[in-house]
Parts: sequence; C-alpha cells; structure tokens
Amino acid sequence: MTDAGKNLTADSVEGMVRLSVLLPMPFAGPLDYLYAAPVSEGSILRVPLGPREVTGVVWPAADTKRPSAPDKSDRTVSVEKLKPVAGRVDMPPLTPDLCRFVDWVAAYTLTSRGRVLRMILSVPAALEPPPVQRIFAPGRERPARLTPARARVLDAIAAQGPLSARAAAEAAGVSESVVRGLAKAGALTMREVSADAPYPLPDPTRPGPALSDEQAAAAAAVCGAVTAGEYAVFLLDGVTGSGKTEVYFEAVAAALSRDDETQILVLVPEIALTSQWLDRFEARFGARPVVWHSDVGQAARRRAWAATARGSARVIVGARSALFLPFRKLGLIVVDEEHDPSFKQEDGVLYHARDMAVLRASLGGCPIVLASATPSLETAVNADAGRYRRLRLTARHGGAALPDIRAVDMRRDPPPPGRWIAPPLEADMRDTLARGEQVMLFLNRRGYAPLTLCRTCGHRLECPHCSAWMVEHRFQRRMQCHHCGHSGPVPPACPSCGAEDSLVACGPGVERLFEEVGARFPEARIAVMTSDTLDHPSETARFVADIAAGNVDIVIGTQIVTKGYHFPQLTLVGVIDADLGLRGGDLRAGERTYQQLTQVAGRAGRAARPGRVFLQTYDPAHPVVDALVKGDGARFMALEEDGRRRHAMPPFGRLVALILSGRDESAVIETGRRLAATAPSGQTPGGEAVQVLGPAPAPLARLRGYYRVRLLLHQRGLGRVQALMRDWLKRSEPVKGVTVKVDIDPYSFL
Ligand SMILES: Nc1ncnc2c1ncn2[C@@H]1O[C@H](COP(=O)(O)OP(=O)(O)OP(=O)(O)O)[C@@H](O)[C@H]1O
Ligand SMILES: [Zn+2]
Repeated sequence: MTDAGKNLTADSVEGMVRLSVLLPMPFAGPLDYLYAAPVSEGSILRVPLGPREVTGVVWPAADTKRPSAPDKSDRTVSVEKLKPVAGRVDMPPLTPDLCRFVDWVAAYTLTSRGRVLRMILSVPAALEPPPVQRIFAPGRERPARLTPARARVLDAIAAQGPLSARAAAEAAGVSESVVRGLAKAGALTMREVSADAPYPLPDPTRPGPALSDEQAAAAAAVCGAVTAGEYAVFLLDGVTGSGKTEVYFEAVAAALSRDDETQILVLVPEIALTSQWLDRFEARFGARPVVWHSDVGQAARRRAWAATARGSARVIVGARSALFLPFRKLGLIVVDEEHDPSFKQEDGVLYHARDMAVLRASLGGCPIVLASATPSLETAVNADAGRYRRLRLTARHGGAALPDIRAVDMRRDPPPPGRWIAPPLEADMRDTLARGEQVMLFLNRRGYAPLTLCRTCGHRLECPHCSAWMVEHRFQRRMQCHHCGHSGPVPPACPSCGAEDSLVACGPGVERLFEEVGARFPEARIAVMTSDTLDHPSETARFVADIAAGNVDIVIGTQIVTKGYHFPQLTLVGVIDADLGLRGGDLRAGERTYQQLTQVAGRAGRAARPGRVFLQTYDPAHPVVDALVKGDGARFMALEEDGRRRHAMPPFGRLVALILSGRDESAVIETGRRLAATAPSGQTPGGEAVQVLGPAPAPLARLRGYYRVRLLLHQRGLGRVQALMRDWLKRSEPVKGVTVKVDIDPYSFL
C-alpha cells in the first residue's frame, strides 16, 4: 500500500497536508496533524499528544447518513498550531468499511469513536515490527572437532531443517552453547526470521460430508450469497443436532474458494469455543482456524491481530470481541448460537455482538449466517418480516430422534429432605447406567450451596462489597462472591452471634449435587463441569475427550455443558431445577429459559440411541415447561411475541437503561433525581410514546462497594432513541463521583 491512496482526506497546507486523525481514546473526535504527503484513509500513524507519542488512524470525513454524534471539531485550529505526524506504522490501513463501522457503533451505543477505535487497536504490540528469531542452518565448513554432541546437533538440523538454538539443543539433547559453538566454527550459519510462522491454510477442496436434501438446500442458499459477495442475512434455524455446523462449514469452504484473500469470521459464545469445535474444523479443512478469545495469550493475540490485518489469517473463530478485528477482506460472518446472552458485552462499550455483526456485514457487503436451534425473538421477528432469510433444518442428522422430554412434578414426587434428585429421575439414571449409557445433570449454580445461614440467629453470609450472598465452594473450602470475586475461608462460627457449628448450607449447587450422586451411585464415574473446575482450555479439552470416550458415567454441570457438545453415548439429561431461570421475572426470563433448556436437552440422544430429558419443576403448567414437554417451541415463541407486542417491548419497542454508580450513596440517589427531573416524556417527534421508569435501586444495589441505581427508558416503537438520549443526558449533570452508564437495548437488568 502506497501513500498515494485515492481517498485523500487532507487539505494542502504549504506543502504539508492536514490529516484528521482519530486516537483510540475516550475524547470526542479526531484531531488534526500535519504530514508531508497525502495518506490513505485508515492508515495507522504515530502522532504526538502532549509529551507522549500515541497511535492514531487517519479518519474519513463523517458519513452523512449515519446517526451523527456531535463531535468537537478540530477544523478551527489554525495550521501553525498543528503538530506534525511522528511516523507511519507498517501495517495496511484499516478498510473504509471498518472505519464506518467504528462511526456507527459509537453513534449507536452513545460512546465516543475513540473508545470504539480502542477496541479495534486492541493489541498495541501488533503494531510493532514482528519479533525475530535466530535460526541455524548447515554452514559450509566441517567442524575440525566433531564431538558426539556436535554431531547430534548437525544431524538434528539436517533432518528437521533450520532450527532455533533452543530447538536444536533440545532435539540433540545438548546445551545451546554447543549450537553456538558450531556457528562460530562456521559449521552452522545463523539468520534472522520472523518469529511468527504463517498460519496453516484451511483447505476448502477437501470433501465435506454428503449433505441431506435440507442441509444441501440451506448450504446452497448461503454459498450463493458468498460467491456473489453480497450482503444478506440468513437465519439457520435447525433443531439441535441437525447439522447447522456442517451447513455453515460449506459456506466457509465457498468463501475460502473465492480467492486467496477472502476472510471468514465465526463468532461463538466464549464457552462454546471448545476443543470439539476446533477438532471438527480441523478434520474438515485440514488446519486449525485462528482463535481469538479472552484466554488467548499476548503473543498469540499479537500474531492473530497482525495476520488478520495483513490478510494472511483466513478463518478466525472467536468470542464477541473478534468482531473488532481489522479484517482486510471479510467475505462471510457466522454467528453460531445467535440467541446466546453472552454476545451482549456488559462492560466498557455496551454492544450486542450479534446485532453489530449484522451491521458490520451490511457495511462490508458480505453475507452473514445467524445459526441457532432456538432463535432469539429479535431474529425470528426479522425473519418473519422478510428482512432475514430463514433456512430450516427440521430433522436431526442420520435419523436420530429428538429426545423425549417430560416434567417431574416436584410437588407429587419430591426427593427426600436434603436431597435434590427426585425418584423418577433417579430410577431412570439407574436404568441408563445399567445399559452402559451416560447421564448429564444440569444445575446452573456453581459451588456447594447458594446460601449459608446461621441456624441460631438467622444471619446470612453476605459479601461485604455487594448485595449478594457468599457462595460456599466446598471443593476449595472457601466462601466466594460470584459478583466481585471476593473470597475467604469458611468461618468456623457465625460471624454475627458466634454460635459454633451453626452455619447451614441452603439449596443445591453442583458440588452438593456431586455429593448426592456420589452417595447414591457409588460405582459411577462422575465429572463436574463448571468454570471452576475447567479454568483452562486444555483442561476442558481433556475433560470433554474423556466424556466422549465413555470414561465418565455421570456429568454434572452448569451452563458450560449446554453448548454444542456432542457426546454420542449420552442418552439421559436431568434438569435439577427447571424453574431456576424463571424467577426474577426479567423481560427475557421465559425466552432465555426455553432456549437454555432446549440446548441442554439437545445433548441427549444425538447418535444411535434415543434420548430422554427430565425437567424437575414445581410448576409443570408453566408455558416454558409445557412447550418443552410438548415439543412446541413455535407456540411458546408466538405467545412470547404476542406479549411483547402488546406491551411494545423489544423487539417491538425500545429500552435504554441508565445505570448510575458511585461510592457515595446519596450522590448516586441525587444523580437519579436529577435525571428523573429532566427525563423525556410524552411523544417523540416520530410520534412514539416514551416513558422513564425509576430511579430505583438496582437489584444488585451494591456491587464492588459501589451503590447502584437504575432508570429505564421505554419507547413504544422502533424509532431511533439516540438523539433523545443525548439531549436528556446533556440536560442533567451527574453529581461528581457518579458514573452514568448508558445501555442501549439492555439484556441485563441487575
Ligand atoms: N450430512 C452429514 N453427514 C455426516 N454427519 C453429519 C451430517 N450432518 C450432521 N452430521 C453430524 O451430526 C452431528 C450433529 O451435527 P452438528 O453438530 O453440525 O449439529 P448442530 O445443528 O450444529 O447441533 P447443535 O445446535 O445441537 O450444536 C455431528 O456429529 C455432525 O458431524
Ligand atoms: Zn461481592
């Protein structure tokens, strides 16, 4: 890429050009700098800022169509005051559609463009020249003295090709000084190469499985759009185990086959990014994709970022932040498990990765596939309206039946006191194990018990920093707050009344369930899968391989087990508390519980033998339970849709949450009062009714020592709310020390 790009953004100023440069920092708009020559938009530069030198990007003029955020313009600064650019970074410019994406995300989420750019330039080290590595190859001289150690080094390099000193020493079982000695003697030559080996290329010409008619039709539709290179949104709506992954792999193959440059992004919920998925990809394409998520180390991040920017990384699979990677030529996006709540980012810039992925596809002109067995209502409504194209897979692959789901009425068939598995589930567990098949028990609660209280005085163990109970983790012998991570030893006596041996655990967590299962099935091999026991991907891989190989009889897990696993011998799923997600009554509680239980039920009977699912519930008539038992998800979603439509709730209306927090409770309350006093009400210019609810203490009224208060704006219609929100926020100053977080389209109401 040369400087003589065609998108010049600069005015000439006495031989120097004026460039508008956006910095990855929270303040409002781009700043102007001078440079000796025009530079293409998107180019990455080093510029002075006060005493520092920082990275910035030559920014295109605002897109007139975007919902514009008023920027502090820098245009008024006179030329003499502008500083020159310090230098250019050797990296291809960000593409025009990526720059526009930053503008749109910032405008939509009501944040500054600089903060969004910071999510793109997330790996500063990737902008440095790649680290080099010294490798040693055979030289011209024969060493005068050929000791056995030296001979082994020469043999290793002759066999394996050029090696680093460390690798050669390891291969020969000698110290590195032997390698260096050979180099000094001229028997080896040293050269410097980039430490980043290129990623192996996935091969799209390898044959995939023979697809069923339904699968083939779905794949053809997506491949058509991929080959045409045009924006289209597909909803791949297929029951669990129907081969959605196989279908989108075909689209990946089509995108790879287009040319040598097209890149593909697959977004998955973080915990679904499993070794099983990666193995499947590798089996299909002969190479692993580039992986991007929070557990990827610094060196791998740097390498992945740079390779994405340079275009040499072809397939990237990642959690939501992968959406902000600097692709050169994006030709396909897949969002797997599109309904998953973890696509909503709840820290920093609050965005929904699925929605922003659709935006990115539309700006970049590429197709996007949203895949799910339980599409979100948002997506389903878009599909029904014809904005998205729905592709259905109605059957499991290879004729496997969907599992038989039944409710266990806990009022009629309760487990004995202090136990959590009801008799009908226990009986089926015995039969299943006797047949040599596997059982999965699902309980979405980490730790031993959700609550510990004192039998003598009724005191409950609470987190000192949050309005939340401390959760006992018996495996680690500690109490833990699941909101802030605060932890401490299990107290020997009640901290309130001092009574000894008086603390009792209330309710079940997975660890307690483990205890019960161990006592009732002493012969069974039991594994507990939670984020506590699987804190590293390699550990998860081992666990999963063990289960798939049949070395485990009973798997007990939290939501971590619901995502995408395929265990052929697993035929029974027991949901210990099907009502758990329905309590609390947030807007999407029913929808989310339906989705989660469908996913976990979908792990049962995926291969030759049929599956059964037991839902333990105190309310078998609840519409969610009823829909699962009758296999009538469509009716449940229709009901849900009716309710939302009637109340003009998303996706038929809009919500914006304001979350106020600060150390001083009265300052937080006062800020809430001010915001309420200036709140919009009545009708928007578009004629949609708006109403502001609150301020009210957040359900998590204290978090990490901060007091929290919430307000909720509800607009009965889908007009844009951003301008209204900006005006409102401008009208009232928060009290000093109070932060106001704006959450457009909130998913969490805590
Ligand atoms: N056409 C096919 N030929 C051979 N195997 C297939 C085919 N389609 C699907 N399978 C296999 O069936 C199993 C289920 O498929 P897959 O995991 O793609 O389904 P899914 O719809 O993504 O499932 P879920 O939503 O439950 O995660 C996998 O082991 C997959 O390899
Ligand atoms: Zn806490």
